Amino acid sequence: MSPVEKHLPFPYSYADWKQRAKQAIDREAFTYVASGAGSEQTMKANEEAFNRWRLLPQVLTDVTHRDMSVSLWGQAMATPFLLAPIGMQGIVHPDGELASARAAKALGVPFIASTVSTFTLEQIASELGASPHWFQLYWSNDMDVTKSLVQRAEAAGYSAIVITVDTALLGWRERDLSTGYSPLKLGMGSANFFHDPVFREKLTKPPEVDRKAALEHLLNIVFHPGLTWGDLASLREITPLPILLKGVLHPDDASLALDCGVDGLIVSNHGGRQLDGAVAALDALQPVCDIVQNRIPVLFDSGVRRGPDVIKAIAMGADAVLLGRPYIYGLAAGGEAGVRHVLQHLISDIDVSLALTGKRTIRELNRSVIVKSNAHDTGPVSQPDVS
Ligand SMILES: Cc1cc2nc3c(=O)[nH]c(=O)nc-3n(C[C@H](O)[C@H](O)[C@H](O)COP(=O)(O)O)c2cc1C
Ligand SMILES: O=C(O)C(=O)c1ccccc1
Repeated sequence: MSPVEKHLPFPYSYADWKQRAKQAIDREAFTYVASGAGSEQTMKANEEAFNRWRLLPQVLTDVTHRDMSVSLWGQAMATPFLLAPIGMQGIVHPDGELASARAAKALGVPFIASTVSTFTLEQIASELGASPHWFQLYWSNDMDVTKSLVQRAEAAGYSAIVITVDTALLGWRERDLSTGYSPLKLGMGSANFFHDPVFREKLTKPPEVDRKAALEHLLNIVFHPGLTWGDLASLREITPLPILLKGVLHPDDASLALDCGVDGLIVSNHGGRQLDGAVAALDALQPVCDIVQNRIPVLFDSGVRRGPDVIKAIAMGADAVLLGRPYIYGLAAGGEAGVRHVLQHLISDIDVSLALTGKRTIRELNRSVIVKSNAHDTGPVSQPDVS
């Protein structure tokens, strides 16, 4: 970043934040965040899908007093969006998740900590204090480690467990394969494991003595391609916390999830980073909501960039959404202050968009405020490609 850019005010548009992030950090780290799987069709489709739907506002409804709060299982949330679990944030800023968590707390935005965070879940929780926070679990193929992570999360005050189910294996990310950059292999996501007493017991030497062997063990256990619906019951026995599944797209999976008694779903394709060619997440949302019929909360992520995107996803049936890459670009460009600006802008944009849709509360949003646009009317998503 040039000295001049350093003193520029923070930007507003997603494209400008992305550009600022690109200038601020190493090329490999930026590429890791920005890239998707394969041809990146699905990643692009996520944003394009929002452009195929338009809001149909109503006027003269008195929107003087507005409220964007939502409530999930009786847990109140100040905003209709949470910060998505994003691992290894230390690759874009030295303060990583601690900076994001401080910004989230300052604005009352719930934070979802990743299993593969740069700082431990306890360190992140202590930044958050009483501000709402959930823990995202990569269900390890070592059940003792999985159990230990969940128990630690509960002890640290996390109020829900998000099991990510779209990562049986890591996606085929061609741009990362080309640069050869793998922050997981470098140990950027090892804090929760290296700190874990159960994980440590299974090593012949502690990570401080033999880091290479500890990392190798981590890579062997972090994913669990053998996981099935039948395994979910065993987690239910471990924790009384609400359990959400993140990465559900198929309506049949929504039915299976209901049968298994999960407490919430997150419709997501992992920001197009897992299965290239998968449907745009937004196109999967309504079919899932139609199956769920409000029996459990349905959340949504992948492609949320602006206030109207939040309004559209909620109008389609989501109870709340998760914000992903936008806040990471804020973190890369400006640390805690960068994230705070991104969140503040999104909050203001949601507020304005809600009012201009003719609604006062998130609860009033429904399918009557969205229409599918004509195909010829869509055009490209207006974002310069800075990747
Ligand atoms: C750099 C990066 C790291 C991620 N790490 C995780 C993770 O550790 N756990 C997880 O469940 N999802 C992870 N995700 C996926 C996000 O939670 C979310 O689904 C995705 O960012 C949504 O897409 P969007 O950012 O394009 O809106 C990651 C995404 C990115 C960009
Ligand atoms: O980068 C990701 O998308 C991600 O979710 C992840 C999770 C674990 C290890 C490496 C990457």
